Amino acid sequence: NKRDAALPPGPWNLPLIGCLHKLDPERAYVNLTKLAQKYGPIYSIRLGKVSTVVISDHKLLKKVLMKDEALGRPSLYFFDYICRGKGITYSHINVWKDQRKFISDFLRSVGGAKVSAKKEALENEIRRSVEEFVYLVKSYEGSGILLAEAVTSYVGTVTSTLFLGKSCPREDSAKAIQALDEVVKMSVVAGPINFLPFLRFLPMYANVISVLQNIWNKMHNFVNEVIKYNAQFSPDEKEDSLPSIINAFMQKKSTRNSDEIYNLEELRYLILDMFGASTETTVTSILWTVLYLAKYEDVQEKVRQELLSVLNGKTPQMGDLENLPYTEATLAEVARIRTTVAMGVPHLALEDIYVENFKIQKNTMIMPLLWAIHMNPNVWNEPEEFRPSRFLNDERKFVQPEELLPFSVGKRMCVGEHLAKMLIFLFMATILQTFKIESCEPEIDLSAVCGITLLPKPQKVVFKNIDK
Ligand code: HEM
Repeated sequence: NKRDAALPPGPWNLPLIGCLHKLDPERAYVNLTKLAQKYGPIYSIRLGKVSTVVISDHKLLKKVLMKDEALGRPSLYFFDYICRGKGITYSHINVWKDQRKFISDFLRSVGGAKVSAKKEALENEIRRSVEEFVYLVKSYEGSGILLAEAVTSYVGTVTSTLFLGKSCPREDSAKAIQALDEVVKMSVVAGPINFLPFLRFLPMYANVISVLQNIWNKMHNFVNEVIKYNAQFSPDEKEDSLPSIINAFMQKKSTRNSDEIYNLEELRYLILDMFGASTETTVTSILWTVLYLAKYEDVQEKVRQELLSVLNGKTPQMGDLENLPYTEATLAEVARIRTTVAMGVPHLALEDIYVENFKIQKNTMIMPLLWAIHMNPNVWNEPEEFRPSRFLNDERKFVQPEELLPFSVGKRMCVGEHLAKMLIFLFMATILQTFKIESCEPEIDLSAVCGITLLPKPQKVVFKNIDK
């Protein structure tokens, strides 16, 4: 009943800053979860000038994010500055519709979606990159390796092949990944500007913005060169080669005349977006998986035994996952206990939204607090405990509960879910059949720092060959 609907409850807001003083930037996801315990699964809070509704119940979140009125992205200074409403991740709704369709079709064509024609091409590409990782790890002969660098190189090789093209030299794509990493780090420093844009005039923030501008211009110039170079070639039709995103876009462009969506500037933003959205998130998820298995040796051993007995020396394929329930449960448990995108990606109410007895007013930012959903003690028994068996039923089969939402939910949920799962599973399944993962330090550190993703502290691990 629209007339009886009330605004969600919430804490008092101070003038100007609202409730920003209640949030520690590195632990905002925990602070917001505490507030949910006090104000309930849907509450209102003002962050600087941004009116926000925080949702921490999976059913409510589904109801809201399934609605077309919740498909917007809020205007936040930093993201507006980087994305300009173009591309896919942070684009305006009119651009988003076309780009989402284009990217979904593209991922299907390369074998990066659940239902894809050409599965082998991408699996082969990923396998080649895992083999490079194995080769690198072997060269360390059992001494400690800085995990983040090595995993970034593995994921980056695949994402740059997909989104920059096969011909992009390795050193160039490595530089691009490094630059993106800088942008992600800066986005954390620049965080408060999102809510109090006038801060950009303070020297500390002005400096961040100018460094950012410099890096971002270089990234755009680089992608421009990549597009020019790739556009010379016609689509490669060989069975085992990956279709190129640039060719696919050009083809689409040629079917439409004078288009504000299929132009080269849009393509540039789209490529940077895909490259950015896919690399950091997947790397972070793999880092957590490796660290949790290094810490919980018994779980690691159980996963290894399952892999060895089911695969029997065969190279893992995505289709094997359904016969590996304990492995799948372990990957799901890591995705729950260390929610990579802890505060989700914010949505915007494009119209008034009515859900249960609440009204979310037009132009309110909607924050999907995925961390709180994954840590809800009413849903998960002892949520702080790392326990893969919670995803197994009485027949020891994997069950995917509806409360597990690491990729969010609704029409704007992660478009790369399947690709991410491929990158994580094919990597872990190969590594665990060859190596035992051990900590270099006396104790693995599982504490998290929150930026755009929930990051582990940098640390070294050892990969010991199990045959020796
Ligand atoms: C484990 C790794 C990943 C995690 C945890 C993750 C998580 C997420 C989440 C939570 C969102 C926000 C959805 C929303 O707005 O409600 C998102 C959006 C997105 N992700 Fe991922 N993601 C991952 C990997 C990837 C990969 C590999 C790709 C590339 C193929 C990708 C591409 C995107 C894009 C383009 C969006 C924006 C979708 C849109 O606005 O329509 N992600 N992701």
